[in-house]
Amino acid sequence: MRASLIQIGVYDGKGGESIDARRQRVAALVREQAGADLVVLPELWTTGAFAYESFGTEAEPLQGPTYESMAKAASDAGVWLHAGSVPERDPDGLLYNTSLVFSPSGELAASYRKIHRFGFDKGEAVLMSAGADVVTVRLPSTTLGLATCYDLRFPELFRRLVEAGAETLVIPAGWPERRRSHWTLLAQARAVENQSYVLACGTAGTHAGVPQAGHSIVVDPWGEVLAEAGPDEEVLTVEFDPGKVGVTREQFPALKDRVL
Ligand SMILES: NC(=O)CCC(=O)C(=O)O
Repeated sequence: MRASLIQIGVYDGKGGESIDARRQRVAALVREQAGADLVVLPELWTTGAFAYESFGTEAEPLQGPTYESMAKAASDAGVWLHAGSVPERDPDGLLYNTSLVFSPSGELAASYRKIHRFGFDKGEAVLMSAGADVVTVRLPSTTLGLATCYDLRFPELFRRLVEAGAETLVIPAGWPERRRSHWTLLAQARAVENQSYVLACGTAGTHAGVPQAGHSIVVDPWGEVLAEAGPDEEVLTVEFDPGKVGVTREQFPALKDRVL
């Protein structure tokens, strides 16, 4: 299976690109990944995950402009596309940090509203509502388990995903450089304890004054890092064998020893 993680640069500053221009640029990058099985984008790449003041102004209905352009890009490229997340405004006016997954024909296969909101009573934690559903997506060769950024710190969500059949944990993020060591450590921990692949795609650049870690990472079910990006905008491409999840779980059946 071939996956491409598109680590988009989201930058502050007057010379920065508009959201519409970024959407077009990202759609072109997705189209360039034709031949991959799965393409992954980061969290809130239209606004930036820390650009709290833009969440309300740039929020979209689920089937808004990002949905439309990513559905088309997925079908043009013929790939499964985890299109990262968008600030979604629901029909009641509530905001959610919502991930979208499209099939190679451009149909919405799943959406996931981030459950754990970041900010400790500020920022996302007060501006966005919390999702409640654990979401998996069946692909021909693996089952994806969906989580977003700060969710990475909550192992109980990942256990629920594995119980629901997940074998490949996909985590779009806007993780800050200041806590990069946690990012790498937690990505490996989630892979080892769940005997699953972890595909974690972050952003590059600096937005809302917060330098981003980049360093998107792919970890195998044994905890080995298969590929890791640098700090700048990059497409990280990796080939992996989805069958390794079953082999690992059979040869070292720790998941069967769960008591709680
Ligand atoms: N966007 C986020 O969820 C940020 C998470 C973060 O900075 C952290 O967990 O540390």
